[in-house]
Amino acid sequence: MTLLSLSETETQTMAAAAAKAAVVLPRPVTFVTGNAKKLEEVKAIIGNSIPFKSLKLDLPELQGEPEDISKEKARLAALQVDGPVLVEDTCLCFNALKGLPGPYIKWFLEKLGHEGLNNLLMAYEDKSAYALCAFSFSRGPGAEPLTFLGKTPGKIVPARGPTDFGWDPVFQPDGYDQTYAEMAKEEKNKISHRYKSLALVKSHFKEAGYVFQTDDGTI
Ligand SMILES: O=c1nc[nH]c2c1ncn2[C@H]1C[C@H](O)[C@@H](COP(=O)(O)OP(=O)(O)OP(=O)(O)O)O1
Ligand SMILES: [Mg+2]
Repeated sequence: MTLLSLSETETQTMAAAAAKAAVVLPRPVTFVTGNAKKLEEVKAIIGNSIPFKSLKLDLPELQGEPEDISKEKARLAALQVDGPVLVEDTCLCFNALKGLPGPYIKWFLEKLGHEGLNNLLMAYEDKSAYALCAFSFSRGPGAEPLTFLGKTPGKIVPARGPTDFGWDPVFQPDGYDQTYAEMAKEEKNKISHRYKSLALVKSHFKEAGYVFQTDDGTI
């Protein structure tokens, strides 16, 4: 038997190689979001490092902790897509309000606007806040999603800059004189909550060595 004649080191090397063997997934990864601006940033940040396509779908969102909301979105998305998916949930957390609005920022922003978000902090001296992005990756229906958190600290200020992306005009990251909205896109994408979360996603993909079959079955 060939195997018996292998040295211990050789056997260990083979075991390590097997453990590192590429995981073949049945489809390309799909990034599911209903938000075109998110997609724009994700495309710019990921570049060619992870091959993905996108699907515009506004998934229902559970209430609770950001990580759990993100994981549940990934479970639902994997069922809908019937393949590997990436999703993300973004929170804006005010420290004086113990992390609220957090995952509910979408509805607070929609109802109260930028001025209303500032007014929420009127009674507090502490205007500090953080942007939190929770990406989740599921390998497919039934697979437990993995979650990657990225956080950027800053403060809430009266709106400045273009108003084309959510709460960007009222969030000024620490160490900058500009709000997210005033910064050049490339600048925001170097320091943002989304960038930090995606950096972890990218390293996970690198380490896992996933290989995705294309829709016609080739790798
Ligand atoms: O970098 C950002 N800069 C400014 N505003 C942002 C950012 N990222 C998300 N946002 C807004 C969109 C939504 O009002 C809320 C997050 O809610 P969130 O559920 O994660 O986003 P969404 O419903 O628009 O898209 P999705 O279909 O991926 O859930 O904060
Ligand atoms: Mg949403």
